Amino acid sequence: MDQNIHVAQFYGKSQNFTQIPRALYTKHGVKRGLRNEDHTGVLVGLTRIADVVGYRRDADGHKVNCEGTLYYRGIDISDFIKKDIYNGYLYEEACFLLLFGYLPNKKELHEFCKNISDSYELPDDFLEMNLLRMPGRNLMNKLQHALLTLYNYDEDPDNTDVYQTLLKGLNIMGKLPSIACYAYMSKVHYYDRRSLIIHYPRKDYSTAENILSMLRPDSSFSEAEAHLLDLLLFLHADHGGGTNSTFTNVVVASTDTDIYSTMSSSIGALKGPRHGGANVRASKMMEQIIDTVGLNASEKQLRDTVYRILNKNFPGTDGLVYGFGHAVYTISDPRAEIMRNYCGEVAHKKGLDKHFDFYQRFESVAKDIISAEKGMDICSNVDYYSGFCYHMLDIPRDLYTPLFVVSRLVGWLAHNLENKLYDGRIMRPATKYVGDLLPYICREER
Ligand SMILES: CC(=O)SCCNC(=O)CCNC(=O)[C@H](O)C(C)(C)COP(=O)(O)OP(=O)(O)OC[C@H]1O[C@@H](n2cnc3c(N)ncnc32)[C@H](O)[C@@H]1OP(=O)(O)O
Ligand SMILES: O=C([O-])CC(=O)C(=O)O
Repeated sequence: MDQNIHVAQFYGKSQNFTQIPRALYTKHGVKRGLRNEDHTGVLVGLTRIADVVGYRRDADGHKVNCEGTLYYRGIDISDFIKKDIYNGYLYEEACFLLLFGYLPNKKELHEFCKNISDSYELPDDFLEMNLLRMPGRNLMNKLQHALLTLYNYDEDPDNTDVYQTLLKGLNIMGKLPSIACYAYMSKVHYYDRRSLIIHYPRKDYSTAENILSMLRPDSSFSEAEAHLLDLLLFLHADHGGGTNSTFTNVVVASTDTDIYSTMSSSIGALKGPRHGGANVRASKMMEQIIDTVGLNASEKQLRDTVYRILNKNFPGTDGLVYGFGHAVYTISDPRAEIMRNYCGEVAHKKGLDKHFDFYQRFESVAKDIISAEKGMDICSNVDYYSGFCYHMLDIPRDLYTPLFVVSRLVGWLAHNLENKLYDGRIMRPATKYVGDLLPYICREER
């Protein structure tokens, strides 16, 4: 007999006692998902770190959808993307800006990068004890585990002073890329019986260069590849204080717990397929679609596929078209726009023109259909093209969301510090009790 049969019965019966009718949320003015009626987010904080713009307000206060813009400390991210002046270390430059609020001069950027690269090295035995001896099936969970373990290597781990948090955060930033790459190597060595490859990080390499060098068997990569990965890390670095994993960070940090617990909570949030985990779902979905309809699919086939996904009638899908939709962006997500613009050139070099073309055609059809079906503007988001870019860089799917962590850790840190400095209260909203008040009945009388 199924050992959970009784739990199933209790669960079935419980619905009579636990149900909360949807109308009560409206009655009590509860903002489900911390969202207003017009889908905009409830204001939960102030920030000077990043601004995510997907709509404006007209003179009457009505929401007017617009092309998306993302600002890091007031600077439009697309202003950073000038191919002719690319000098590497774009991601590190953004990290400096997000953390300290101003653009570094050359010397400051150099010192900052040195500070991070001085932390590349993992503590003695960390690799052997925590990654090679304990491979994990899911790298996001493994990252959480590794971060929580780093606590034990810190002599003063519970010190939550703002400056100490900054130093601890920079130390974690330096170590995370190798932890992610080694966790992957350990996983495929143990579970897939592949050869174990461990390359040490090089201090003269940027974060992007090191990731490519640690992942490639011969450590080699081209400048164009490093540039693309640097750009991807840059684009994922922050997204304001409202995004789920950053809000999680701020909520957890507001209890004054240690930074290792805080960052690990954010990783748990980012893993979810409606958030950062969407990059894996989108990539699998696109693979399945291409396998089913082929790269030369007609527009009708693409349309039918989108409807099948929405109707939960397409293998491996659950009604959501992953890589589409956003809580703030409406007409476009600027990161998806930038990625699309960069993809073409690299796709051409890699012989993936037809795949890129398919992604663009599917994007256009999906965007139109979902928007029409849901009666609102729905665009592709950052997770739509990122998997395609990682694929072009031969980065395995297992690492797509972990690389989001590597990049976003700086955003989590910046918001964590900002809230410690300027808000500082424990986050403690309220819920309204809508059940009955009942007497306690002795067991013998039930
Ligand atoms: C890094 C990031 O986190 S970017 C987001 C990554 N996530 C994804 O790509 C997953 C797919 N997308 C989604 O699940 C959503 O669009 C989210 C979670 C990103 C945003 O959610 P919300 O802002 O709550 O969406 P919202 O409530 O405004 O959506 C309105 C309607 O459109 C639907 N919808 C939104 N996006 C999609 C989608 N991609 N596919 C199908 N339906 C969608 C919602 O289910 C909802 O339908 P309903 O009214 O029938 O219940
Ligand atoms: O802002 C959001 O809700 C999700 C997102 O795009 C991000 O975190 O990058």
